[in-house]
Amino acid sequence: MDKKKFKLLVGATGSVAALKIPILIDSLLELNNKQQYIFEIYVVVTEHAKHFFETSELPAVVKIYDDAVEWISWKNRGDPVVHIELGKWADMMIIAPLDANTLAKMAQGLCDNLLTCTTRAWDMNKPLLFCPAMNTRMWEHPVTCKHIQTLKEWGHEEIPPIKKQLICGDTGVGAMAEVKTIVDRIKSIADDKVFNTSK
Ligand SMILES: CC(C)(CO)[C@@H](O)C(=O)NCCC(=O)N/C=C\S
Repeated sequence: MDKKKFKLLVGATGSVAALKIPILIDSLLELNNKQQYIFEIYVVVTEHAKHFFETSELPAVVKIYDDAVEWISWKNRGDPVVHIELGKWADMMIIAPLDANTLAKMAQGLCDNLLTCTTRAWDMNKPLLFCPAMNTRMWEHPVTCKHIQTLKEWGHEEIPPIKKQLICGDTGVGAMAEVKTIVDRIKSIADDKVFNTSK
């Protein structure tokens, strides 16, 4: 009997922490050999995220969605609207990393690319996790906690940034949570969804 699929939408935005996306994806796919269900993974990237890793680095089994895909896919009435279809397809979404700009857009309801249109149309009954990552000076700006609070009020779950030496040499809070932390959280949610709904 085919293994049950857990459909995971991974969002990547323009923080330097996006360099961790290939490791995050590989860690998730490794679990597929050890568990009773498998992760089916789609990645939705912002244009800025593409500066920090090569989407070609990702395994072929992972589908990549960027803004161009949206415009190629929709031409006429009746064509699929990608940011709606992605939300219907996914069992859960995680945005890792969530940069300061996309955090702000989400908190204000702005939707000017595939990723923010997907979150703007998100079914709030499905888990949406976010992993903020930004320079400490941005993290400490008073607007950041307001935006984070807004997303939490909607029911989205934060995996908080950690204190680390950042790419620019500063040491402080703002580094994306460790990949293991993120993977463990995704697995616990997926286990709960797969095993509890199948009861
Ligand atoms: C990049 C990585 C994962 C290396 O361990 C870590 O430093 C991090 O998450 N940085 C995100 C903070 C950031 O965007 N700084 C931008 C200017 S300092």
